[in-house]
Amino acid sequence: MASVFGKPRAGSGPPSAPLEVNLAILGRRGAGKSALTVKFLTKRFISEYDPNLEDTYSSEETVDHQPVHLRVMDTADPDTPRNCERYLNWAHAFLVVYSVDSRQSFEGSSSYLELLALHAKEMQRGYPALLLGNKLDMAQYRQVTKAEGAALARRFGCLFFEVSACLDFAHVQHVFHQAVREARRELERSAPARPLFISEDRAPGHQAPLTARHGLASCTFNTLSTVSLKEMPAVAQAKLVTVKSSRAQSKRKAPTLTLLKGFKIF
Ligand SMILES: Nc1nc2c(ncn2[C@@H]2O[C@H](COP(=O)(O)OP(=O)(O)OP(=O)(O)O)[C@@H](O)[C@H]2O)c(=O)[nH]1
Repeated sequence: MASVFGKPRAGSGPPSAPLEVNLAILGRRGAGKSALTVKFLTKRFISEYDPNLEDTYSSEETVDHQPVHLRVMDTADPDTPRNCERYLNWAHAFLVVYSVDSRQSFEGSSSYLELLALHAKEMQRGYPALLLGNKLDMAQYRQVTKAEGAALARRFGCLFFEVSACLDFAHVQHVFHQAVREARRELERSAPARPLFISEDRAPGHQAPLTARHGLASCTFNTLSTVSLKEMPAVAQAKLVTVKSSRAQSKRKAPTLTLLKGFKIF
């Protein structure tokens, strides 16, 4: 299903380079954003985490036989969307996550979808978004029916999946790859057409905006100027690393393999 969020900004490189896709994971605290991110990147489920850290990870993926350089921002808003520009101005697509056993997180996901729709309207373009009902393994404690999730997704014209970070990896991978496909579709759709010739009598001041000429989306300079380089998320490599100080190590003397946001893997 196509997204109503419309055109994303451009982000693809030259034809031979891998497609570059930025994906932001949004949702209320505890919905499982980090668990899904880690599951996708490592095939593992983790249960310990630092809820206050926000990181962006990169991963080389192959989607439909095409190489993709995927960056995933695992956001950590407090209770409601805050300083949203950091992901609104960065991502090509969004995964909005709620937990099927939490009505509150479902309501939170609705706020995020509204935020994306508002932003799309304001910027006169849009973004693919996928709605994810996580913790499907906890279905016996459901507070949100599948029909409610599907209805919310329909309202905003986005794809909908129920998933679990602690069950099948293939399904989680499918969802992330689907987000890449949605982003790619929008990138292809919004790719600026190359002019066949340039009219000689065009007045010098009548060039297309710089952003459009460089294949970027039609952000206003006002918006662009508010995004300083310092605010751009640093990219961490999605690989196992040993962390020198962590909650895990304070509890355990043995070296602990720690992944990403302070997650530990034994
Ligand atoms: N049973 C079950 N538990 C999950 C699942 N996904 C996450 N959890 C647990 O839910 C809790 C919250 O998961 P996180 O991934 O940290 O949630 P988050 O959305 O990143 O939360 P913040 O970091 O606070 O923003 C953790 O205890 C996870 O182990 C799932 O699919 N099934």
